Amino acid sequence: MGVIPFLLTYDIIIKFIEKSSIGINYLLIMSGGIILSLFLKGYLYFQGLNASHEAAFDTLMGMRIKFVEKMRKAPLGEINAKGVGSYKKNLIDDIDSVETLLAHMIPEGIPFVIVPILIYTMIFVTDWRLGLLSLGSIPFGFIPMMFMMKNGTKKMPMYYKSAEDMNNTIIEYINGMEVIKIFGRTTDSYKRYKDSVEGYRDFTLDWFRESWTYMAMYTAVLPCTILLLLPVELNVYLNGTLELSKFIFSLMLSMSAGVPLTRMLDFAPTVIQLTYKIDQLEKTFEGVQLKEGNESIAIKKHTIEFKNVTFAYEEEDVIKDVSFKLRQNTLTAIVGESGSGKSTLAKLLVHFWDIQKGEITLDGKNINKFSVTDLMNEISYVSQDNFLFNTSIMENIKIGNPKATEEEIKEAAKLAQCHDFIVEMEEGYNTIVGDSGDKLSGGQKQRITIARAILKNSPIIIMDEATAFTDPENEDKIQAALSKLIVGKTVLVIAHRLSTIVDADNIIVMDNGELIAQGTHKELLEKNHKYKTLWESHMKSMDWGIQVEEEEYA
Ligand SMILES: Nc1ncnc2c1ncn2[C@@H]1O[C@H](COP(=O)(O)OP(=O)(O)OP(=O)(O)O)[C@@H](O)[C@H]1O
Repeated sequence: MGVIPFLLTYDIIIKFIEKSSIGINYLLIMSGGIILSLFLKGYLYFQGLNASHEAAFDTLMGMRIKFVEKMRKAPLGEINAKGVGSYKKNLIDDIDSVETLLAHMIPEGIPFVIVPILIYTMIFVTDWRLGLLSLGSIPFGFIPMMFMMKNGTKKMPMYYKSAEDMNNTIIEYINGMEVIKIFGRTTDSYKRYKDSVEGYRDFTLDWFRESWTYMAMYTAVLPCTILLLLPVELNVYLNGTLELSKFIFSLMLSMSAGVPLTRMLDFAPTVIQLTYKIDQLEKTFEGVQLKEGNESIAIKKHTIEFKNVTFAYEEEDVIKDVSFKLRQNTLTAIVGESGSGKSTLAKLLVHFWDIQKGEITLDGKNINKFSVTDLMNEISYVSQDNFLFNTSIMENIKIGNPKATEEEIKEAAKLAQCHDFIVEMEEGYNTIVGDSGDKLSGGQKQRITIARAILKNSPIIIMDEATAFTDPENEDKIQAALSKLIVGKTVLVIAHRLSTIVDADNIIVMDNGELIAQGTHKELLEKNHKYKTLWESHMKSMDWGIQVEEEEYA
């Protein structure tokens, strides 16, 4: 459509030159034709853009959904290792840039490829010598372009890495603001932040500086399609071997090719960039996935067994050939020094990672056979740092059971000892908890996560016992909430305070990733030195706590 005005104008000029009789009707039709073709060009462009944007945004939505689904199936370690900044870049920036490809490059880029091809074909058909001459500027434009693309392909991974590092540093800086202020580390943390931002700026500017020379060369040379054509053509015309009509026709066509040709090449760097980004996105899509089944398996008995389980986050094994059983409706506790592997055992049971050796079974079936969703329907995991979303308290508790009624939610909150403080708040259950729940105290947050677990009412409970909120009032309330949660369930407690698990049906003692003993509190006190030492030091710390309290009140 873009070439038609040129063709019609050419026809008018030729008629003038040939002094053919030109009627007003002819001029009106031609002018109408030019206006109509310009209008149609705009209309079709608009329609094309509209359709391509609809398709593009549907695709972006699909990619974002697929990305998060893949993330949900990835081992937690993979996600943590990549960093939030990197995911933000993938999920927001990279996927957004695919919009440029789909919504702009395809509808805008295709005419920029087709129009020059069409134009040059017409010039060749008119006179092959003119066709060759009109291509004269292309090699001069393509050579700097090739250099720029070669350099771009080399620099792209470094640019990508630099942007990812910067994103991660910015997010870490913002997340760590509290610690930075408390410890007065504003200068060094800011320096790290500034270095990464400056590093990104310097890298990008250096790259652009290198590219600008090439860009200036090809954008200046390429549109000069008449560079060789005009002088030679003029000469041929003056020699009388070229008709005037062909002279004007080829000149007009050649001039109309300049703009689409330059625009076509303008897309070339974007194509490299996008190819790289799509490649990276595909790699993330294909990243390590947890082994999981996809059929629903009926679970009759909530008995769990760790059979010779060995696991390493990285190189070194942190769980070494561990075997134990959690019988249905019993309470099993895991104790051990810090770093002995207690939390890791809990995380393996909820299938945050795949194990390297051995197997973990639920009702006699390897947990790999269940989908993560089915497995998590059976388990409530109350960890020390359960996350609260920046929404109302009601919504945060409801995560435990999206079908629960308001009454059921309040009932769970009462059992979790949080109803009273919630109703005292101005907005009650509609109070927005802030980013990660930061408008609530640590103890309040924890009780809300217990309410969530009570509402979920799953047959297996894993509790990573809190150590952080141990002021007596909170501790009593949390213990009361927990005792309501575990009634009639298969329970695994990661115990930091041994006094809370003396009645456990089975206590597992971990030491440096190994299970060194198991039994009841009484049995272990008699037969296991490590447990005895842990118990004694716990008792001492309790005495010390009481002593401090007494001194405070003396
Ligand atoms: N995400 C991780 N990546 C790499 N190593 C980890 C990771 N999480 C834990 N570890 C290592 O695994 C080992 C066991 O850690 P784990 O958190 O299971 O111990 P724990 O007994 O629960 O400790 P604590 O009582 O202090 O919570 C430790 O050496 C720890 O450094």
